[in-house]
Amino acid sequence: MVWYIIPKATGGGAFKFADLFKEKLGILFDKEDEMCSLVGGVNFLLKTVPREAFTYLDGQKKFVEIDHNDLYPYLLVNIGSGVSMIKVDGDGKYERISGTSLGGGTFLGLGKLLTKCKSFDELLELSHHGNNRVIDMLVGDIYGGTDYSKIGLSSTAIASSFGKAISDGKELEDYQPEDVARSLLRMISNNIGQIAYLNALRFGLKRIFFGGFFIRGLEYTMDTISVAVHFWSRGEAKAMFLRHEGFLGALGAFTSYNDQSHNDLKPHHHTVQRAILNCSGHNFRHIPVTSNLNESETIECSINLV
Ligand SMILES: Nc1ncnc2c1ncn2[C@@H]1O[C@H](COP(=O)(O)OP(=O)(O)O)[C@@H](O)[C@H]1O
Ligand SMILES: CC(C)(COP(=O)(O)O)[C@@H](O)C(=O)NCCC(=O)O
Repeated sequence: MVWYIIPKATGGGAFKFADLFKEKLGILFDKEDEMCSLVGGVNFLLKTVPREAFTYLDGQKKFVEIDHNDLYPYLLVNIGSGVSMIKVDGDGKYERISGTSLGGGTFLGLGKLLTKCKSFDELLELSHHGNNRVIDMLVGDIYGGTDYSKIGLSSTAIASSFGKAISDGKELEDYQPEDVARSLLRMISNNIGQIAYLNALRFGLKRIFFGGFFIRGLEYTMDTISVAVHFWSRGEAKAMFLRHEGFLGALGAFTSYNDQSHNDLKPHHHTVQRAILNCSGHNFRHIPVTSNLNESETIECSINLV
């Protein structure tokens, strides 16, 4: 028996590694567009998985009821290496309206250079133990310890990320890597939250969903993004996060099989004849799919969405 597996592949790696896979393994990818897959993944999750979206503020996670009849339009902010901001108007209806190159790759790249740590997890661990006020310049540092209440800035607001390094008279080695990691995480998350809200405002979008592997359900990251959205919207808008935020593209590629409507899909036991890969420009992540062969010569896949 000969088995032909055509993996669905999305992300830059689907293009970057296509020839390598063909040459070394004889495997051809079924390439799916990255933005289309991201949107497909989020729509699938929001329509199919209960308690998928939640807000996170002041250490409180609150699940959001999604009204399927009032889901669109929304803003999807996908934080991978870079950041894409996509206005979603329906199934397959979307427009990439903005983005920023200051994303997860910036956090990891700068973090590695500045702290000498080797991995994302190490950098995060460091950031948990740091204090950003050691290196960030606060409004109070500029205004002699007081708020600048006339323009709505408290003394503890960050006036300038990493600003204290200007005149501290310190070298990089004099700072604790924990504090540097913390400032970096705060700077990137805050900036993304701000740009996201400004784009939501630009298009009159009330809902903003944040996804991408950068978030990883991390409380500090989500809290910073939420505070940024809250601050800039003067409490009018709320950032929302997704429980399966790191697998949006792969899920979208999966739901695109045979142009199946998301409504026909259930999160358990899909019989498909292919496999799924989520390919970024530099790594592969397999969506948690278990598979086994059955008598009709198909691969039975069961997505474990927990
Ligand atoms: N274990 C990890 N290894 C590497 N990066 C990670 C890890 N966990 C989270 N990240 C973050 O995720 C980002 C990549 O997100 P991802 O959604 O996979 O985007 P891309 O498709 O560009 O690879 C990294 O830049 C990093 O900030
Ligand atoms: C090129 C990308 C779509 C690739 O997606 P990623 O692998 O970063 O998830 C993304 O990195 C991006 O949107 N970067 C550019 C940001 C901008 O300046 O608009």
